[in-house]
Amino acid sequence: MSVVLETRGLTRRFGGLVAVNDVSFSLQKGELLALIGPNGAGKSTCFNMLMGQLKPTRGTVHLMGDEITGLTPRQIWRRGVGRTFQITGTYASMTVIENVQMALLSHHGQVFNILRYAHKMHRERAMALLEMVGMQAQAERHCAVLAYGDLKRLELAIALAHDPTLLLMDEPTAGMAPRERIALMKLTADIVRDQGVSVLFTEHDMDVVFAHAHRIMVLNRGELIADGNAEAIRNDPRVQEVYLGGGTLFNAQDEGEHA
Ligand SMILES: Nc1ncnc2c1ncn2[C@@H]1O[C@H](COP(=O)(O)OP(=O)(O)OP(=O)(O)O)[C@@H](O)[C@H]1O
Repeated sequence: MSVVLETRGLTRRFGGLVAVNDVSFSLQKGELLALIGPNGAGKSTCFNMLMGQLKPTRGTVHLMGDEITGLTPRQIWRRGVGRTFQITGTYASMTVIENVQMALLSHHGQVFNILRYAHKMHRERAMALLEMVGMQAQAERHCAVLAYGDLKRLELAIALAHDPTLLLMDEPTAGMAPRERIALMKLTADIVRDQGVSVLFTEHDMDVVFAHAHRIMVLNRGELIADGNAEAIRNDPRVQEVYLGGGTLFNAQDEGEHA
C-alpha cells in the first residue's frame, strides 16, 4: 500500500489554547479512515489544516510525498484533495445533473468561458457519477425538491467529479436519520473500494464509524490518544475513559435529524 497523506507533529494554537497538539498519522491508498473525538477535541481544526483553511503553528502535511503545508485551499484542491461539508453546497435552482456538470466544468477549468453551453457538456460523465451514488433516476429533478439524504448523495457525486485522490468528509451524515447514515457510509465504503479513493472523515455517530471505517483515530483535547481497527479502539482503556464518561461511544446521536 502507498501513503497518500501524512502529517508529522501537526500543531495548532489559538492564543494559549493548543487545539491540535503534535498529531502524526498517515493514510494509505484506498483507506477509509475515521477521526473521532468528543466535542472540542480538535477534529475540525485538524481538517482545516489539511485543507489549507488554517495554517499549522507547527508540523507538516505531505500529500503523495509532496509537502502541502501552508498551501491555500485552492492549491490543495488542485492537487486532488476534495471535501464535503456538513452543510450541503448545491445550487437549488439547478437540476441534479446540472450541479454535477458544473462541478465537472470547474474541474476542467471551463466554468467562466462556456457557461452558455454548460448544460450540454460532460453529460455522460455526470450521469456515470450520478449512477455511482444511486441518483441517476433523479438527474432531471431540481435540487430544491430533493430529500436531505439525496442532497448528501449528490454532494458526494459533486466531490467525485473532481476525481480526488483524497476526500475529506466533515461529519458526512450530520442531520440524517440513522438508517440513511448507515446507507450513505456504506455507499462511501463501496466507492472507496471500487474507485481506490482514500477518505478521511469525522463523525459523531459511532454506529456509522464502527460499521464502516477501516481504521479509527481518536483525538482528545488536541492529542491523538488511539489509532487502530474497530476492535482495538473499542478495547482501548483511554478511549473508554474519554467516551464512557460521556456515554456516547456506542450510541448514535439522534439530534437534529431531517428524517
Ligand atoms: N478560530 C478559533 N479560535 C479560537 N479557538 C478555536 C478556534 N477554532 C477552534 N477553537 C477551539 O479549539 C478547540 C478544538 O475545536 P474544534 O472545533 O477543532 O473541535 P472539534 O473536535 O471539531 O469539535 P466538534 O465535535 O464540537 O465540532 C476547541 O476548544 C475550540 O473552542
